[in-house]
Order: sequence, then C-alpha cells, then structure tokens
Amino acid sequence: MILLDGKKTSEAIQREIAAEVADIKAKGGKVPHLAAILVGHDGGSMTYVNNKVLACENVGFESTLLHYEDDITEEELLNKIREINQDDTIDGLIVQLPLPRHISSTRVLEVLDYKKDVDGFHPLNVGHMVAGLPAYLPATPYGILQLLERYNIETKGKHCVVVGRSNIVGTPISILMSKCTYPGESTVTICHRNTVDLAHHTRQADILIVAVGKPGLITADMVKEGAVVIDVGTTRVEDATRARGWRLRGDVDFDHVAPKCSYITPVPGGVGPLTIAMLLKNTLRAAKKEVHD
Ligand SMILES: NC(=O)C1=CN([C@@H]2O[C@H](COP(=O)(O)OP(=O)(O)OC[C@H]3O[C@@H](n4cnc5c(N)ncnc54)[C@H](OP(=O)(O)O)[C@@H]3O)[C@@H](O)[C@H]2O)C=CC1
Ligand SMILES: Nc1nc(=O)c2c([nH]1)NC[C@@H]1CN(c3ccc(C(=O)N[C@@H](CCC(=O)O)C(=O)O)cc3)C=[N+]21
Ligand SMILES: [Mg+2]
Repeated sequence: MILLDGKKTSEAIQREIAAEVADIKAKGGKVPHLAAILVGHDGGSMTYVNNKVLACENVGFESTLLHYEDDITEEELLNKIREINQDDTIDGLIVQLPLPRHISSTRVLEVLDYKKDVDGFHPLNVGHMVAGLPAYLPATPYGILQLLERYNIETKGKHCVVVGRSNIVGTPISILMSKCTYPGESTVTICHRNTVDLAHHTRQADILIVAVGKPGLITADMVKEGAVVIDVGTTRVEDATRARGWRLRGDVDFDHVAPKCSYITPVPGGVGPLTIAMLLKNTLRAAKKEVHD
C-alpha cells in the first residue's frame, strides 16, 4: 500500500509556482494577486480562507481578503464582485462557499468575470472544461488529477467509481476522468444519495473517488483488493483528546480500507492540501491570461 502524500505533493507544486513568481519578479512583471471573499464567521470557512491567504504569501503572490458580515445584501456583494471584475490589479477571485441563505451562489458565480474565476465554478468555465477548451479546472478535481499523475497511476481503461455528484467535486472529477487525456480514459460510474446498493458499485472500482462528507461511509467490504482510493471528505468530528476539541475525518474507514489498497489518500494530508496548491496554480494561470475571450 502506498500513501498518496498530498502534503508533500502540494509543497512540490508550491515550490514550482514560487520559482515562476521569482522569475516574473526578476523580469519586472506583475506578481499574481488573489482576492478571496468570505461572508460570515463559519469556523471551517475561516480556516480554509486563511490557509489560502497564507499559501499566497508562501509562493510570493499578493492576496486580499475581503471579509463581510453575514447581513451583507446580495446586491452589495454583487457590486463588490463587479468592482473586482474591473480591477486590473486583481487576477483571480474566489468566493468561499457556502454563502448565507439570503444570497444566491448561482448569481454570485455568474456575475464574476469567468476570466478571474480561479475556482472554475462559472458556467462558462464548466462548459469549457466539458468541451475540452481552455478553462480553470476546479481546484479539488485538478488536485486529484495531479496526485494520479505525479504518482504515475495508470487510469486508462480502468473503472473509476465516483461517490458524490456536487458541482465542486463529484461532477467535475467524473467528467475529467472520462476524458481522452491522461489522467483519464477511465470508464466512469457516478453514485449519489439515490444509488441502489452503493457497495455493489464501489466494489467494481479500480479507482474509487469519494466526495460525500459522511465519515466512515466506505468500509473495507466495499473496496476491491488493489484499488486506488481517493478520499475527498473532510468532516470535523469531536475529539476530546485534541487541543482544539475536534479532528478531521474522511469518508473512508482508513484503518480497515488501507491494507486492501494499492494507493490511498490520508485525511488530513491528502486531497485537501492539493486543493490549495491548485488554486494557486489557477491564479498563476490567471495572471498569465491563459483563459481569455
Ligand atoms: N479536501 C478538499 O479539498 C475538499 C473537501 N471537501 C469535502 O468533501 C465532502 C463533499 O463535499 P461536497 O462535494 O461539497 O458535498 P455536497 O454535500 O455538495 O455533496 C455530497 C454528495 O454526496 C452525495 N451523498 C450523500 N449521501 C450519500 C450516500 N449515503 N451515498 C452516496 N452518495 C451520497 C450527495 O448526493 P445528492 O446529490 O443526492 O444529495 C451529494 O451528491 C465534504 O466532506 C467536504 O468537506 C469538499 C471540497 C474540497
Ligand atoms: N469557493 C470555494 N472553493 C473551495 O475550494 C471550497 C469552498 N468554497 N468551500 C469549502 C470547500 C472545502 N475546501 C477545502 C479546502 C482545503 C482543505 C484542506 O486544506 N484540508 C487539509 C486540512 C486543513 C485543516 O486542518 O483544517 C487536509 O485535508 O489535510 C479542505 C477543504 C475547499 N472548498
Ligand atoms: Mg457543499
């Protein structure tokens, strides 16, 4: 069993990005600049946004964190985004999800200029991704592809089973794994809440990607011997032995599943750190105007 080390891989990618930034600086170019919008005070969201800002500093990017109270109106938020669309000093913007219920995330994602949409959530980026045109790939699926690629994992002709169909993970990774480029060329099955006999499907998987948010959903009897298992889930569960009172758990029962796997991601230290690295990569691509009209 080989552990897919997301932390190490993320650090390697961040070193590559930092080297490019140093090069841009040396040539007198503009340093990439990421802006992040956070609404409200959700603990998890604040942690992720802070991690993103710290990662920007690590690679030499500029970053701006715009933090609003959860009573900001949808129109006010949309106007902020319109301002950023016009601001040439900012290359990329992410709006941390979920948003408060009175704000439509669909509206927010549509108003953002798709050329600055480094999360890859704008309908134009989604469409371009599906069509195989230049687009920002959403950071988590992009990170999963990086892990498969950097560990030289064969994907061609494999049966990839994805559990979860969200717009930010399950659906895009399903499409990407079916594409005719490496990593891809897999035969893909998508499972969700209404899938009948989930275990029947997961047991067929050569590559199992799980993005649900239910700790321990995937037990050892649901996994084929020798499978590659990618666990995207990150749920905070109470743990009195930890200083902060909780720890992160994936969707996979790691202790019992890992011995059966050829490769597996841990949680934490698996997909999560890659998500941050690929957000930086997208911001670098934005600064280089790699996605344009
Ligand atoms: N490591 C990282 O970088 C990231 C981690 N995450 C984590 O990944 C997890 C999933 O996130 P996200 O995709 O946003 O979650 P969503 O809640 O948006 O989607 C969860 C998906 O799981 C499906 N589902 C729910 N219960 C079951 C079940 N019993 N069997 C099969 N499918 C089920 C849902 O089905 P239905 O569509 O029918 O509701 C849905 O499609 C979370 O723990 C999140 O924190 C998310 C993003 C990045
Ligand atoms: N607009 C938007 N874009 C997102 O990409 C987005 C979002 N909203 N909303 C929430 C989800 C969740 N998500 C994670 C990112 C990093 C880790 C991560 O770094 N996890 C570390 C641990 C971090 C910790 O210790 O808390 C790990 O798994 O090792 C996890 C989850 C991005 N999301
Ligand atoms: Mg969600």
